[in-house]
Amino acid sequence: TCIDFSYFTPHSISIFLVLFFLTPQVMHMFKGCRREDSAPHIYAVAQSAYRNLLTTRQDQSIVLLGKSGSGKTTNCQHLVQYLVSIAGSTGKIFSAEKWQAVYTILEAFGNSATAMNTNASRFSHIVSLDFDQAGQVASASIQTMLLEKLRVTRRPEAESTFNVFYYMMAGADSTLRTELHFNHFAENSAFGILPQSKPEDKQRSSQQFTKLQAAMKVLGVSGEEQKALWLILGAIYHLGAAGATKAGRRQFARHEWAQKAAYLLGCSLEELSSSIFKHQAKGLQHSTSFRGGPDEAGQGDSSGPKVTALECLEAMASGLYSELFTLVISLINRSVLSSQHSLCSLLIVDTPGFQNPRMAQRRRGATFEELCHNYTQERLQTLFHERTFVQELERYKEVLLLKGEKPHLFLLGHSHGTDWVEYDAQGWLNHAKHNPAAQNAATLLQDSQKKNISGLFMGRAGGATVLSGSIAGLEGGSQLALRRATSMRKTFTTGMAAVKKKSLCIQIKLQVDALIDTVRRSRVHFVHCLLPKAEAVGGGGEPRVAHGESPDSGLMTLDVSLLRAQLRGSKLLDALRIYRQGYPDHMVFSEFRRRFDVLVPHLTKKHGRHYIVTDEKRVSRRWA
Ligand SMILES: Nc1ncnc2c1ncn2[C@@H]1O[C@H](COP(=O)(O)OP(=O)(O)OP(=O)(O)O)[C@@H](O)[C@H]1O
Repeated sequence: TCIDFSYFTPHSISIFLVLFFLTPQVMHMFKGCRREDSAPHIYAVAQSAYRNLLTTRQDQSIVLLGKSGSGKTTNCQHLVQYLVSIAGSTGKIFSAEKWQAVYTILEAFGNSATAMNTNASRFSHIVSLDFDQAGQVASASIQTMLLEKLRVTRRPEAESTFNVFYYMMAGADSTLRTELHFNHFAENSAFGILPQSKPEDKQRSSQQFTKLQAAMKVLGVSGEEQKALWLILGAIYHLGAAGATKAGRRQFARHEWAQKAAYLLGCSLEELSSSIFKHQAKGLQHSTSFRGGPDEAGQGDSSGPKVTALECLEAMASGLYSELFTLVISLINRSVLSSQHSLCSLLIVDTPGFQNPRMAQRRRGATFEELCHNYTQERLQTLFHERTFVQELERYKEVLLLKGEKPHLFLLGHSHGTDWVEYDAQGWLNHAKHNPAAQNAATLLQDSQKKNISGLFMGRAGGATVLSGSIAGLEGGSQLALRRATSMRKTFTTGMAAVKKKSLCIQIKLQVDALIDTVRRSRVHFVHCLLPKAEAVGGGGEPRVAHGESPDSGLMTLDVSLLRAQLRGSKLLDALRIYRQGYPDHMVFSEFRRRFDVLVPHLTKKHGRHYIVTDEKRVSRRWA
């Protein structure tokens, strides 16, 4: 259930508050805030953004904000489905089935079970719908960023890796199983990637694998291309089973599993081993040139802390996954992009929700990845405030940072100090370590002896390498998509960015800058999703991959203080007050004229629609 506040907005922002279940308590909080005759719904945001796009011909964006599990991705899907169905598409290229397939694929490769959401998005993305002169969807594209690629190898206790691994382990048919050497699984995995044990989970994952394969077919991903994806995923699994030595020479702990990984990737065991553990491999010449002298073979960057064998292995696995994810996004874009001319775009922005382990009753410090997602949410929140309370900006620039009680712990006051998160900074220095194994992943895939793997990755070498693995989906063909991509590329390649691109922290900062930059140049509509109650999902046991469970609405109890805290943190009530005291709406003269000149047909007839006047204000007054 939703409440539409757009009637109270001035010019550029519609705030939309989405509540899972509207109860008398919540209604009481908003008494007098909504018009009785409006039927609130997420579609109203889509409609308002679409109407604005048609009347002003200006890019629009809808940004979804909220805690993890509050319903952002679900609403994103509703928005896209609704827009595509009301606007129609040039030549009917976009069916609801096609978009369903896109989301099935994104969910498989980009989601996993966390403490707060059994199917949480672990990447940020922007869906761009590009509209033509007639207001129909002419083309579309997806850009993804901030993929939590390290999750492939490491994650908090009782959380899972990306869904697709479980889907594939449970759902591969006997031919694929044999091809992937999945007939028996290893007892241990350095990455903790193990098959699910509960039969009901296995069955659900197996069904999801069938659904995923069908979705790929809908988007025109060929059988050979699909096989390449399974081979790479299989190889990552086997790398985990192979493990790495804890001391002595850096190498695999169990060579028989490493051999399987090499076979699936289409390279020799020696090639794989040296890409992972020895850092003088091809493709790194430019990075080694920053150092004073020749690098010692196999010892990595002598200037930084020594990289362990396990860290090398992890970097290769997450590098491979990142390349794979980029490829998946390109395959999706291949199916939704068209060369049709488009006039303006509507962007829908979905990022992983704000998360605090304490809220899910976890007694651990928040991770670096959680900080990255919370940082993105904060930046988007700041954009909301900037657009809403320009004159109060200075107040929001304060950084709320406190030292924790124990070493390595520190507290950050998110949402204007209403939500304090305690971070555990232990091991974070590793993120600044130079670990070339990740970059070697691309070279390894390009050099694969397996034609279907090398063929897919070869074409992508060259121009986009700066962005490879950080932002996927920039190879857009439509003019607008290209314009945006160019601006993003500029953000990434200018100044210090190009030099420092190896640092994970700088990469995160730049990716969020690029995300904000893209949204900032359009008219933004914000969607605030609220979590109705905080409770741990998954129960701390084995991670569940189930999703789509909706709580029994009859028994649902709301955590009113949690709701209030979220409202306070997002400053929604302040936003409402400011809208109610100011003007409800405004428009510039040129827009006013464009919209209403139909009412003075004799003038339009005399001068034509494109008649240029020097003083729009005088003309409008004459009409009045
Ligand atoms: N309006 C709703 N009513 C009931 N359940 C809902 C509603 N919207 C979403 N859900 C359910 O809540 C769960 C979380 O939703 P979703 O994954 O969309 O959240 P999210 O905000 O995108 O989370 P994250 O930030 O972790 O990716 C899903 O199981 C979804 O089916």
